[in-house]
Amino acid sequence: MFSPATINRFQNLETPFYYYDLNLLKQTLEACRTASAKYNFHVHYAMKANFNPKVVSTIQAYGFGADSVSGNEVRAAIEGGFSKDKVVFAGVGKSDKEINYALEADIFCFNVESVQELAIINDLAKTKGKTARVAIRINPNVDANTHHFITTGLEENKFGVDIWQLPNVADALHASTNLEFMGIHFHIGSQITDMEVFKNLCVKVNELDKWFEERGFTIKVLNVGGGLGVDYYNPDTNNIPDFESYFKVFNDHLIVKPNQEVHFELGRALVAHSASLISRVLYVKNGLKKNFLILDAGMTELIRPMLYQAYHQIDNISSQLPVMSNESVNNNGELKTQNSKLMTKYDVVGPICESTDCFRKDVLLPESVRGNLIAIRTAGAYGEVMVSGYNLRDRVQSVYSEE
Ligand SMILES: Cc1ncc(COP(=O)(O)O)c(C=O)c1O
Ligand SMILES: N[C@@H](CCCC[NH3+])C(=O)O
Repeated sequence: MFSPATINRFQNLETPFYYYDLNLLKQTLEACRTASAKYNFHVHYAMKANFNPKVVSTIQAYGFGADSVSGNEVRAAIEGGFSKDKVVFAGVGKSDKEINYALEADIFCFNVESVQELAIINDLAKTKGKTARVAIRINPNVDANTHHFITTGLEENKFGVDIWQLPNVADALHASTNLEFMGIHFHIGSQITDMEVFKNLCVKVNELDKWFEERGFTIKVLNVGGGLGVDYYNPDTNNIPDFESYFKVFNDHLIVKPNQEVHFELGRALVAHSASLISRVLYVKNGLKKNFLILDAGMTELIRPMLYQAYHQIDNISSQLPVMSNESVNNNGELKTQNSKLMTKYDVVGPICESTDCFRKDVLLPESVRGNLIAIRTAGAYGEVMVSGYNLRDRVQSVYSEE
């Protein structure tokens, strides 16, 4: 819900833009910090979810580490204020240039995704006379029970080292002169709402921890990745994820030895609810079969609905403003809103030259007119970072609550 003052502020701004509620972001970060501190768990923020500089600088102030998946994300994390000894670097295709940059930056750990990569990091570290700290990302073949496009921990996925290849990893680690083995890393998928999935992950982590220890390796870090989902259907009533229950699953099911640290890499859960994409209705086009609400934002600004059939709540926020007329008060003395208008079904679409440029079909909204403001909610994760310049679109702007 946006206050009338906020909606009035939007009316004077050029659309589309991402609106960041920094207050909600801070409440979310505080909830996560408190819940994780209870078990002495270490949280890294997954930069890929949103690397907007203001968001990054807000998050780093809470003492979290950073999880990066490119050299540029490593740089953005460090420049954004994260301490380099809390920066980790994952990714199946780290280039030599990126590895060299991260070695120079002396980050905490590389999360290594193949035996081949292990050899390259060792060689590059040797050339520099350095020792690289590494954790092995293992593909545990645990079903995340989420959309198959955002599942990462099954054998059919490209991520991590398959369990059958671990003997090769152990040999490579023994033979490497310039690597320090830190531990094991997992990330099985995103937007996971079934806590049973994390329980299954813990069982696998315990088995693999034992496997390494039996072969003489000391595991200092158990990194269980991210993936905690958010409630896209209730952005007003359920906008802070249940971090307490999430961390409790790991506390209850993970066997943690003394001197071992448990690391997490949360992206979506920390930022998703804190932003909405605000756009304007350009045209209302009534067809024989359909009514189209044509917005000034499209798949170039938020691609999740088109790429993963993802649901985002869509609100006509102009309709939430009080009606300014003699009849603006109802029988109970309450202010009427324009929401009292007739409800109509629309296909909410963008201006891009692609038939898939549709946020959702048959959305029930108050009758809408040109110029109405439309909010696409829960767009703080994998929203602004996935913007594209297709159709030579203007770069979407960012607006903050604290301005
Ligand atoms: C290695 C790794 N860690 C952490 C994350 C963050 O995931 P999420 O935003 O679902 O918490 C991802 C993205 O899926 C990832 O690939
Ligand atoms: N970008 C995806 C999540 C992918 C997470 C990165 N492995 C989304 O919007 O849901």
